[in-house]
Amino acid sequence: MHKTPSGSSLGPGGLDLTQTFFKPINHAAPPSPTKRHTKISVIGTGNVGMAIAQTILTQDFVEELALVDAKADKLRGEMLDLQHAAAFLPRTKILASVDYAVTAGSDLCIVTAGARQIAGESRLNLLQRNLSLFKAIIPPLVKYSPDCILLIVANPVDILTYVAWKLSGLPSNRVIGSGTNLDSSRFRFLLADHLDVNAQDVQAYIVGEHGDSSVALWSSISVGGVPILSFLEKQQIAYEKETLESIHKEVVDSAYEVISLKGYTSWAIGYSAANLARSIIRDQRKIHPVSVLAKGFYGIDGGDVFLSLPAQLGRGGVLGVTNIHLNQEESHRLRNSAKTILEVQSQLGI
Ligand SMILES: NC(=O)C1=CN([C@@H]2O[C@H](COP(=O)(O)OP(=O)(O)OC[C@H]3O[C@@H](n4cnc5c(N)ncnc54)[C@H](O)[C@@H]3O)[C@@H](O)[C@H]2O)C=CC1
Ligand SMILES: CC(=O)C(=O)O
Repeated sequence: MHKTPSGSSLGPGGLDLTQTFFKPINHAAPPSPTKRHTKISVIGTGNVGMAIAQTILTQDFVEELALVDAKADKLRGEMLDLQHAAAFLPRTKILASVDYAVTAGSDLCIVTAGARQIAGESRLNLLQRNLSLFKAIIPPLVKYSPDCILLIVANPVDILTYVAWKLSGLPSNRVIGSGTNLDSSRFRFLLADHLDVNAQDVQAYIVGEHGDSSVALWSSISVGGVPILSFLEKQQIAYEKETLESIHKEVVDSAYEVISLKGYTSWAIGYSAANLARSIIRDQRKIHPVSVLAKGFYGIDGGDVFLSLPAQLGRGGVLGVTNIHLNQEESHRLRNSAKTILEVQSQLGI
């Protein structure tokens, strides 16, 4: 079967099957103008981009998904493979092209294109390689979708979110890095495992750099509404600081371990970024630890730095940053994390 230029379907003998199998309602009212058509573009269809794309498709919150990559054949193969799952998924139009025109009118552009770490390599090491890619990626994205929100995933995510902000000229509330949304999920998983509870009942944040200088906010962890550390202290139950440190170290080492075992990380970041996309597109006003312009919050000064803080996300992008009480040590570590990022950032010259 092939399609006529008008889009109606033809059988092998040239019969117009549209009229046979489907009888349109005459004088049907047009769709409600209040129902918005939503579009997400994913740039980079490697391990991470495809994990994000496929998770978004299963969650039914977008009408159109556009994919862009520099490798035309791989890109078309990925598009077809996803399109072939149409019978099992909510209806979503899937497009792909090496030309950024395919992204036109996106509400959200998720940027995953870029080099990834090899075993043992730090995220910060990727900066120079991914900086030059961003110079080619961000301007056309904003040209075709001037009202979009940018969600940066490529590493080092905090500095590349700053780079994307600078290159895009967008207001800072519309440029977000996936940041420690993933680290916080790893943290919640490990705590839940330790306490034998459901990770969704654990409220716990990792903030700061998505990387080696991240900060665990122990003083504000709660499980099922119970603030854990103050509960232990009130009950005079002893806990070792080293145990806490070792759980945070396990979070920091998580990506290194997965990369050394399978070469890359993909599923968890797929769920993490799709979760952020859903909060934004559906205007959920949920709080996520994501990379935002942090200057002026929690005593962070000294320059324009993006790092993760618990931020409320909605259709307008970042709606605000919550004011969690940090103890002295947590505040100190957060400001040090900002310094680490700023030191690397200062070598960029943009
Ligand atoms: N923020 C986070 O939590 C996480 C970030 N990452 C980062 O995501 C990035 C991607 O990782 P993977 O998907 O595993 O890498 P990958 O190598 O599988 O995919 C990268 C893709 O980018 C494409 N690409 C390269 N240059 C391009 C350009 N100029 N325009 C369009 N596409 C281009 C490549 O063709 C490739 O398909 C890395 O920087 C990695 O470190 C990975 C996991 C978690
Ligand atoms: C690679 C990476 O940034 C992660 O999995 O956390």
